[in-house]
Amino acid sequence: MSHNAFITEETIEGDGAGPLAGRTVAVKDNISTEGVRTTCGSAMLESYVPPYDATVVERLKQAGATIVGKANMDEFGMGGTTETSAYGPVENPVDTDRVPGGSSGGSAAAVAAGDADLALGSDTGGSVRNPAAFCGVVGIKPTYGLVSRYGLVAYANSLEQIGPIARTVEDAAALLDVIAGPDPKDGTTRYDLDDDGGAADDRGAAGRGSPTDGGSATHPATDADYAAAADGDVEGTTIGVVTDLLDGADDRVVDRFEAALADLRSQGAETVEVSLDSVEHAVQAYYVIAMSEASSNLARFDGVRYGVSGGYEGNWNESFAAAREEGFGEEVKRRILLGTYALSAGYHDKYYKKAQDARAWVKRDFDDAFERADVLATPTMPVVPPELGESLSDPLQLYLMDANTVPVNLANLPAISVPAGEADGLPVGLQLIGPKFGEEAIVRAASAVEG
Ligand SMILES: NC(=O)C[C@H](N)C(=O)O
Repeated sequence: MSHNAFITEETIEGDGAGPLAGRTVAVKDNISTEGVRTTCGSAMLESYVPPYDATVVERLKQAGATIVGKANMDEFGMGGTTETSAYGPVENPVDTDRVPGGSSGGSAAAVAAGDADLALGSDTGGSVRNPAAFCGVVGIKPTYGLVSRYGLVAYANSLEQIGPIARTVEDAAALLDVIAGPDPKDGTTRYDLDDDGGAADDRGAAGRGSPTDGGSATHPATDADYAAAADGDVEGTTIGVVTDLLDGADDRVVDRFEAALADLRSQGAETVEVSLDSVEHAVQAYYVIAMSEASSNLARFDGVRYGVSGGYEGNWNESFAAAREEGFGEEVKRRILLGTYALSAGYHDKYYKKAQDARAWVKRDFDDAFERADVLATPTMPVVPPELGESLSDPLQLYLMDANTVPVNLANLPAISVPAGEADGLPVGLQLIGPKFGEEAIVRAASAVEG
């Protein structure tokens, strides 16, 4: 094991037979594993051992996979380079002087280095796709509600999904086949959600892959076969090129992106230009919403219910403050403070409500774009992987790196990052975005990029 990709290297054996028998999986350290330490990359949870498995972990075990360790990550998922981990930064296996991306940097690095066949990450604003792009592997952010989050330590619930990372599109899709499907323990998976967030009435039969009875018969994963969709057939597919997200990107990245599109056209796809006016507000809206949700979620780490103890001197406020001062890193503290501010009386309308309005606009823009295209394309990241240590001093610069990935989370859509060659020896990722529950379409198009 190398590159500091793992926080804990304990092996968890699966049930033997099954679609993932003989395959090794790295699991991001914010996904609960019964009896195996789950730190979220934080000193706060250094000795936390969950008493239960996340549903995705149960499904991995049932599918016969062997979990080879808990993967390093930005603390609580907050970062894009895996340098905010309390357990030290991860090196990019392609160039060990560079970051692997984040926040699921350990997951992507483990797969890129061959330390695991497959990995699970979580993607709140790009955390699966960003490290997949930077490490030259494949990552999928599923549609909100496709995959159970039971046992995922929450950062920003309205945005995040657990997603697969692998060296090929077919492998990533096969892992999605195993983890997707309704889960009675996660209400957000038990539906065909209508646009207002209401649940469908039909909650009868057990869904495919569900470890327990229950779940919606109409859940989109029930009839899907994501691995079979990796057939490379893009003939007749209309790909919308999101022109707004090319301005400001590194020229070398844009070159690789355009070469990948030309290749797709040569295979029978058509490309059209689409413009999403709202995306220039997406990073701001994402960070207001993500930090607001984080400030509420992370309130539970107070040294009493969870986390390092703040001692028993003074009143309970002082004790909580001492625990949080000691247990959280700088980036996490920054986000709790900003999120609390954005939600506070007098500022709520100015920041949080405005961000929600921008989010609704982003959703509408995507709806319009999918009237004209089957899938949308952008570079996954506007830049090549920075050098280790280069980005930490400037959080705003780091947030701007998420420009192409966060709109997808704001709109709760699926997207995949697939390798699209290299710029000066560094991996470049192509992002393909699908309509809600359009995972098969993006898997199909991405498999054509692999050639
Ligand atoms: N968690 C993520 O998806 C990464 C994003 N850069 C964030 O810090 O929120």
